[in-house]
Amino acid sequence: MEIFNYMEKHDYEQLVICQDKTSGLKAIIAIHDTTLGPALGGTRMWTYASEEEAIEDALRLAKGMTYKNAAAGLNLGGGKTVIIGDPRTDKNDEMFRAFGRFIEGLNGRYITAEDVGTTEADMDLIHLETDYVTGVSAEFGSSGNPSPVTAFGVFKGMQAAAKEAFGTDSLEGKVVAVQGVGNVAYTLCEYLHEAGAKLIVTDINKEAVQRAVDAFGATAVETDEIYSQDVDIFAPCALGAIINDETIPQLKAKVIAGSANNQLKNPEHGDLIHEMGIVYAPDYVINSGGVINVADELAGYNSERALKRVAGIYDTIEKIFAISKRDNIPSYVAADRLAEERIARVAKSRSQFLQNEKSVLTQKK
Ligand SMILES: NC(=O)C1=CN([C@@H]2O[C@H](COP(=O)(O)OP(=O)(O)OC[C@H]3O[C@@H](n4cnc5c(N)ncnc54)[C@H](O)[C@@H]3O)[C@@H](O)[C@H]2O)C=CC1
Ligand SMILES: CC(C)CC(=O)C(=O)O
Repeated sequence: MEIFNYMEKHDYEQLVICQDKTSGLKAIIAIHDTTLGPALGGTRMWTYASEEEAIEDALRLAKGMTYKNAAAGLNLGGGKTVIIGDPRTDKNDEMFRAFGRFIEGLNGRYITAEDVGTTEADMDLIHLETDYVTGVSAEFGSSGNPSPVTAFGVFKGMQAAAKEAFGTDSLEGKVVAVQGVGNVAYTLCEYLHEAGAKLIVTDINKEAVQRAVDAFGATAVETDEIYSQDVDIFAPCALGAIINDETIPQLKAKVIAGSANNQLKNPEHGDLIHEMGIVYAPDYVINSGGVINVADELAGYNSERALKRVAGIYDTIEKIFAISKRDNIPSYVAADRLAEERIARVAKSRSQFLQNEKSVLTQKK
């Protein structure tokens, strides 16, 4: 990858490569756009096949955060970190402390939280070195692990998508295929089970599958069988790029609504599912519950206020479908338009010179 070409093409601000030999930390912090405020986005720990793949993932995820935070109405820009390594075997306390110091060195341009492969305990270690971290334990006045709130937001967004596709937002009797039953999806399955939906699940982790089978009477299928299930709704809740040339012809679902980031391999895949009449709840909108929740910490966490805002994902998804129909564009384009128009409006309204700028980190809600 030609890094500067790629950064210029997608208008990235900054890429920070962090290395600490003692702890084995190899982290990449990508900051996409800070027009709206400091970049907020989680830290993913994953076993990447190559350094290039890790950099590409950090960059793609950071851009997604710019759009997510903008569409959610947050005064925050977009960034993300990936740490190269196996979260089950390669973690140690010093790694996260060293990482915390790299974040501190950015002086508030980037704020982190959990993502795939990182936990509340990891955030607590980062918090020993910097205040620019959210999703730390409740004892620090924080909101804790964002996954359950992300799941609540996905559930609300799925209801809105069901209304668009089936004329009712009731999920009773609907069959939902859930790909990946990790932190977010397990709680999502709880909501769906309670709402009377039938679940088909898959995961590369057999224990995670068994847990969902035992708790919700879910039907388990192999990982490559999940796309072709005869279901009403497909909920991708594992990793990205799963809506692609190979999977689209297999899909029978009328709705795609799940937590995974970067679900469309390429924009053309969003066009294709639109042409097929599949109702797609744009990933970064439906999965914005976690970031809305942790962002609330920046003004002193209030769970009631945060959850009310997360429930608003239903309305945002409805609004996106309305723009999609009005302008005859796929829903992912409608979501991008919503985010880009907000960033442009805020940039214009904040363009005049000020001697001492007020920081979003010191603003009260
Ligand atoms: N945790 C959060 O609050 C948020 C998470 N997300 C996104 O939601 C997705 C899930 O996040 P978490 O639940 O936190 O992660 P997680 O790591 O707890 O769960 C992901 C699950 O997917 C499984 N998986 C991985 N590859 C798979 C494959 N090829 N087929 C089937 N299963 C596979 C894993 O074994 C794991 O159980 C990720 O894309 C994440 O970026 C987005 C917004 C917020
Ligand atoms: C705080 C996290 C849940 C934010 C993030 O990284 C995401 O939404 O993907």
